[in-house]
Amino acid sequence: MNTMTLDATGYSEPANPQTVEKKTVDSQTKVGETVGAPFCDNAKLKMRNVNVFYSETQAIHDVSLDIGRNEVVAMIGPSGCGKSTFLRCLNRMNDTIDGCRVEGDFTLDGDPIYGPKVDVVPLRARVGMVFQKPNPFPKSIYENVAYGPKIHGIASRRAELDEIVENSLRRAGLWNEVKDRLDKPGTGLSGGQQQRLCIARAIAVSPEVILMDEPCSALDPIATARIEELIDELRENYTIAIVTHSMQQAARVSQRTAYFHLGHLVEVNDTETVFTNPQHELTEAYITGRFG
Ligand SMILES: Nc1ncnc2c1ncn2[C@@H]1O[C@H](COP(=O)(O)OP(=O)(O)OP(=O)(O)O)[C@@H](O)[C@H]1O
Repeated sequence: MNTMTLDATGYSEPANPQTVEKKTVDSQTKVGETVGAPFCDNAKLKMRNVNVFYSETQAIHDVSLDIGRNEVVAMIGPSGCGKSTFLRCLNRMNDTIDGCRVEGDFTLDGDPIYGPKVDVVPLRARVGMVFQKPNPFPKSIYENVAYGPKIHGIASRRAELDEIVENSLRRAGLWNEVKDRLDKPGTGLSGGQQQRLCIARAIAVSPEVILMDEPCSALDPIATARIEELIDELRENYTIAIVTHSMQQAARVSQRTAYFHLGHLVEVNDTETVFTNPQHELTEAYITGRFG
């Protein structure tokens, strides 16, 4: 691999800068220049030419990416590179941020995600989200899971709700631990249990896609392992995009990995390639711990 120059990263100059080809982020990641395989045949989500601004500051630069059906895509990169910003575009969570402007084409099974006719409430039922810090409602375990189906009109009768609550908790791997305390507060569970409760809450409205923004960063290694197993199981039924700071986690849970740098999507490839044979110098520098 060529040695590189990484301005604005703090990464050191090559030993002999005169003799090596210098590649900057901008020269490598213009439109269509993401290295690897950003598109796939069985795309569930298609994002094209995405730019995101916070007021005048551009946080995402012309990113195009597909996320396939029954696939886990991990988004990795140094702090501030835009992973969460990009993830939040996918169910319009950035709409709630003053001064945030999103440009580009986003479709979910061909349906536009942005546009005057799109109602974000059903969109967010189709594209659920699990946050970094488990955030159960201050309600019972049962109500945490039943709330979404009720407000989305998925179920109203108690028997239907009971079934959805049980199924969602089972799929989130939490049923056996909570089945005898469904009326107790969700906030009384351990951190790992709370995160599984939040996953059950997301599943309860039958989403097609689950977005996860560092879902394990507040959890201990055992709870993290349980969530990672769960992500693998959920892949059978859902499309998953996960932002993670842990390269080990990305390697364990994802089929494809997207490496972001300074708001650019530098490389997307199958996860094994990214971690064993990265095709871009910036990816290599990051995964070998030379910055990040
Ligand atoms: N609400 C906001 N208002 C203004 N700028 C923001 C806002 N949120 C993020 N940014 C900026 O956008 C850029 C991308 O931030 P983002 O949080 O998406 O990065 P990230 O890769 O997820 O970072 P981290 O790994 O630290 O969570 C950063 O420069 C950040 O400071």
